[in-house]
Amino acid sequence: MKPKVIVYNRIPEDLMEKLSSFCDAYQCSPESEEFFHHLPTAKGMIGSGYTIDENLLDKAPELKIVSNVSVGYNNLNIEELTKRGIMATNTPDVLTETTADTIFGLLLATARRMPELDRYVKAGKWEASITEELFGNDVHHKTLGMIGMGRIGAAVAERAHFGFKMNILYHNRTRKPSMENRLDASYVSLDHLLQNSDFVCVMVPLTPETANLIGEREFKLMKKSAIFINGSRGKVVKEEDLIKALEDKEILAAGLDVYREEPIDPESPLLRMDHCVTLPHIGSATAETRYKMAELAVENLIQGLQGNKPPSLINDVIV
Ligand SMILES: NC(=O)C1=CN([C@@H]2O[C@H](COP(=O)(O)OP(=O)(O)OC[C@H]3O[C@@H](n4cnc5c(N)ncnc54)[C@H](O)[C@@H]3O)[C@@H](O)[C@H]2O)C=CC1
Ligand SMILES: O=C(O)C(=O)CO
Repeated sequence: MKPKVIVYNRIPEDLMEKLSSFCDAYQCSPESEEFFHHLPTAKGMIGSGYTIDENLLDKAPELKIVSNVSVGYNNLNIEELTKRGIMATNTPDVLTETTADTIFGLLLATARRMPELDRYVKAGKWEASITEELFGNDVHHKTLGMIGMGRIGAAVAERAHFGFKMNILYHNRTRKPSMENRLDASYVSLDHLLQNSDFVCVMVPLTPETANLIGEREFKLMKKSAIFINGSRGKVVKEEDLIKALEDKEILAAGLDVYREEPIDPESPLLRMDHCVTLPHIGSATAETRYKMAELAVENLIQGLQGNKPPSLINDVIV
């Protein structure tokens, strides 16, 4: 008998077919009755974003593997999965370059006020050459402070160094001598980075250590001309403090791809600020990259269900 798998986000048709040749795959949303009907007998789950916690796992006693279609896995309770002998996998690497493109694009758009000026043109306000009050800020030759010099952080820093001749400061759990050599990057304390960067970019995973990492104290340490970019997870930043820092002009502007609650509350003050560029969590959202993520997630799931080590296993569990 083929193992039962719950597919709780849409995956491309051909990958669904591949999955179906190994498993009995049921596409159903976590809000549906069908999802909870299949949960007690499911051996595998594949999807993204949905919280897999103790409560859900209690309803899935047969589960062997959870295949997350994202690199970030803060939605998974890894400790609980490991305790129960359930494999957890994610999709690193295949989205690194695309996400770095998005985050560097967000940085440029924020510095050069592109969304605001796009609205200005479309509103028919462009009647003469724009003047000082609408000027942006240079990016080239400025200092980028990267918090989290992992795969994506490094790819953003590469764009900054090679493409824009930026000076790179970074703060990370461990030093990265290769980045220091290749990008002439300097490893500094968090406070030094905050005080000396023109652009502060956050690319750490959301963990108990990084939750609320950036708040009032950190915004106050930044330059008044600093541009803050968050491409990691919303909960790394105290959003109320970010709103206050933007309102009080503690920093110049922010570019955000992620929020504490997603989708963001339409009433959020961030949505009324021209000096805050807001994207709908699109770091990896190109057709090619989303396909590669789904492909890797399917491969992880199939390998795990066949008793092999999945290519991107997160926890130390093999069944
Ligand atoms: N906006 C989007 O659409 C996307 C967001 N992401 C987010 O980006 C995160 C990073 O992804 P990758 O670069 O692939 O992960 P990675 O694991 O390669 O890099 C994370 C880096 O953060 C560092 N780090 C962890 N805790 C830290 C701490 N407390 N202080 C300083 N540094 C710390 C690690 O040492 C590592 O170098 C993901 O976990 C995810 O949350 C990832 C992809 C797309
Ligand atoms: O992969 C991730 O962690 C994302 O945020 C979406 O690609």
